[in-house]
Amino acid sequence: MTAGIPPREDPVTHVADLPGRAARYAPWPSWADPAVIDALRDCGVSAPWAHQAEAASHAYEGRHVVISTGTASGKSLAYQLPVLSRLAAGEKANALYLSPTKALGADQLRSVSSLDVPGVRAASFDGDTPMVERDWVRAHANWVFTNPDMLHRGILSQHGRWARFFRRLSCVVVDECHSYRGVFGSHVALLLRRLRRVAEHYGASPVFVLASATTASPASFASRLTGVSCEAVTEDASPRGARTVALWEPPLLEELTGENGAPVRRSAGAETSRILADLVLEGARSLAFIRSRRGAELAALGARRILSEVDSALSETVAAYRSGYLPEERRALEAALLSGRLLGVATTNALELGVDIAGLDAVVLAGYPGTLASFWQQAGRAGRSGDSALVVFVARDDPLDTYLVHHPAALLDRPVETAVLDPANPYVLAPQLACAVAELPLTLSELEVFGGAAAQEVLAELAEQKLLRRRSSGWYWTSRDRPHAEVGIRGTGGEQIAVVESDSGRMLGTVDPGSACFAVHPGAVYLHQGSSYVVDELDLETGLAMVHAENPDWTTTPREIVDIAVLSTEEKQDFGGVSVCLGEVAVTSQVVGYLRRRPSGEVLDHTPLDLPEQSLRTRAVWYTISSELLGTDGVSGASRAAGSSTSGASASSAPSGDSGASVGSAPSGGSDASAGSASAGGSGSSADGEAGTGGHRVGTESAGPVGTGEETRVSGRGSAHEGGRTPGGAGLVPARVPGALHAAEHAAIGLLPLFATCDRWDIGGVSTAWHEDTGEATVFVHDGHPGGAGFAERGYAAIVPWLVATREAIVSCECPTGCPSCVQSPKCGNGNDPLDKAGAVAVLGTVLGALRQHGA
Ligand SMILES: Nc1ncnc2c1ncn2[C@@H]1O[C@H](COP(=O)(O)OP(=O)(O)OP(=O)(O)O)[C@@H](O)[C@H]1O
Repeated sequence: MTAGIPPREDPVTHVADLPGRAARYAPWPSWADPAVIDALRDCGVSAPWAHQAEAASHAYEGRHVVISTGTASGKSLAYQLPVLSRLAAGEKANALYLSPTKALGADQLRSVSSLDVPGVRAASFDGDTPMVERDWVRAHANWVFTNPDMLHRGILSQHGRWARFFRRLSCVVVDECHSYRGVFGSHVALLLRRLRRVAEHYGASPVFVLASATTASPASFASRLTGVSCEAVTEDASPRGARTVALWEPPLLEELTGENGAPVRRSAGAETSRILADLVLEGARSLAFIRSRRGAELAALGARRILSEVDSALSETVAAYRSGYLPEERRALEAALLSGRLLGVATTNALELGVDIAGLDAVVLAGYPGTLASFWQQAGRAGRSGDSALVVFVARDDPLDTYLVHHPAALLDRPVETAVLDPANPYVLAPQLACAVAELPLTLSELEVFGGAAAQEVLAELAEQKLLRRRSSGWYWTSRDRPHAEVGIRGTGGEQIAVVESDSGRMLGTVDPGSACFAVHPGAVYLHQGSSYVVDELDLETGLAMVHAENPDWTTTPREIVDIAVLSTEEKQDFGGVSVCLGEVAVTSQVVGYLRRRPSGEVLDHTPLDLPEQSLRTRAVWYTISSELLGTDGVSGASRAAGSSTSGASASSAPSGDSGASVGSAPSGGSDASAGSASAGGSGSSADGEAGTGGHRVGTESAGPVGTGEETRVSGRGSAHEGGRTPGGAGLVPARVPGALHAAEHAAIGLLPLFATCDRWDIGGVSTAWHEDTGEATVFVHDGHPGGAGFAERGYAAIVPWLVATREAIVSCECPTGCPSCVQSPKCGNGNDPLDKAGAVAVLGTVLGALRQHGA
């Protein structure tokens, strides 16, 4: 694959061989119903693998369990066997299956139905279920397949109509539970508590069976998600072929420069097309994962173009795949790949969940998928017993990807992260408690289930708003209206902004109000299901963004001005001139214009916009550095003067979507769907807010091996600024401080997803050479969702490994003065200016020095 690439451009940074493994079987459990065993045998399952039998027995015997094993390790059997066995035996034991996407639910329903076990009446109940069928499902189904959105709006909200089903509810299956993270995860955690409460009301006490990709501490995550204590089954006994993993960094292009003259690498998408074409030429059945829908289409197109030059018939063996495809289309595609009629498929993460494709010859990942769980889930599609398979990870122009290809241990040897969620977030708790009280009066004794004191506080506020009433026996809903319809469980946004196509009047999707100004501002390119639209008008009053179909060869990046104020400091640690804090902040942002860029990064123009200010109350982690440590103490025009005259900060800001990430809550269908959020930039501060896509997670415990802390020298010509140094500390002259902090902040935002199971879209940042609330140079990284989703906490807990990785990511990049692989942000509202790469390394070195010296 590297044939034809000049040695000086060798893109392969690391190669690792992962050994294969033989299957370990267990006998069928004695309780398993013979009809179910026969049906499974007919499908090629001669005996369960050991982990399947173990998990299934936990569930059958009434112990809540999470099975957390690799891709295609047969997790479905762990819940199918106990549920089907009870139903086949004629027990009145209803089951509820929940999946994060409708498509996955449909796949699982088909798989259960195809077993054709007598006594099983399985049916789906989601947004697509026709009204006439809904009554039948409520009256007769004994296994209902649904998703959290429908459970919230269509089942719990009218549980009286489901009394028959709830009375017999004996098992709740939560599939792909690792995807319940951040704000969505926090909602689902409370939703599951509501489900338990309603089931108890009807006298049922169902067992929870959770299936998860491999994650660290699955038992504690599952327990946090469900609110009940769960056993974990993690020893994977399924067979696996040997794999070779290659890490690949596209070379810098000599002929092209990006923003502010920065060097640009060949794009991960173009590189992936080439690799995919090479694999197809070798006859290897291959899957390439691309992060955006458009990227997937383009990668397939690119590979086809390359192949058509060799043999036009070969180009027909490559296709694209993304969400929005019908189940039949998915099945046809799976069959074509398995038969070899298709050799290469470029896909979004829509093929990550719920597809029965395994044993491929090669998998290419264009860019880090956001979490290790997803990385291994995608990589796990490769590996045939007998033959060795190939996994190629192609780095995108991004600090996290750069870090990973230069620190293979962080990718290959690290325990998979735990998903982060925070069911105590008041912005999530309030609407969820309102729904809970509307479903059934809430008694004092039930308070603990919803977070105890935190819940009590929220209930008092709801009572003040006259939404509910407190009586001696508990809390009662007072309104005749149900709150459910108003509560979107994929964000914290309140009334969503509808994105509507002007010509047809068709609603394409919705966007969180907090992110509307930068996701669907006038002129913005909006992507939906692989099609591209341009926004004509955004009306925040009526909640409408009007768009028309257009496929321009540029993307848009909003510019924002952002201010951040500290509302409360909850944690603070001092490390001699450096403080690290965690607390609540108010972020005020205003989109003031947008840039149009070509895919190469070239900026076409800047258009000003007049949009209202948005405010976001959320949680942040921040560190401050004294002027003494920065080296600006006593230097004339010290840091206080280095920023702008308004809030004494540096200049730059802002979030926006990169070309691929569609912002806005997506229908519950697509697994490459996204959910919106708010974010920030900075009035006179450097700020980078980024809005939510449906992303991913970590934990300090799993962060150990990352960032060795060994000193690495700034490579390339990082000493370009040497003239601007003063002796002592970071040794920066005041003029360099804003750019140094801004660059350090960009890279820190890029690296937090390694520790906090978030996407960089879920967080924002602000840096300033002097902040009025801290009185010092400060770098803030904040959650992008109201009330926070636990990401700032993770950053605070992992401050040392996080900043070590941040520094190493910058140092690992060979560019001279900063590029998208290290300190430039694609979403910077201030055009990535000022940025001081060498200054950032000096600042981070100084901060880490202080942290270590004072025992962090
Ligand atoms: N004990 C077994 N012996 C042989 N094949 C099995 C066994 N258990 C499951 N399979 C097969 O393995 C494949 C993957 O199973 P399944 O989809 O349940 O895995 P999974 O772990 O849920 O996958 P994913 O990682 O995609 O969520 C299916 O084709 C299934 O029939």
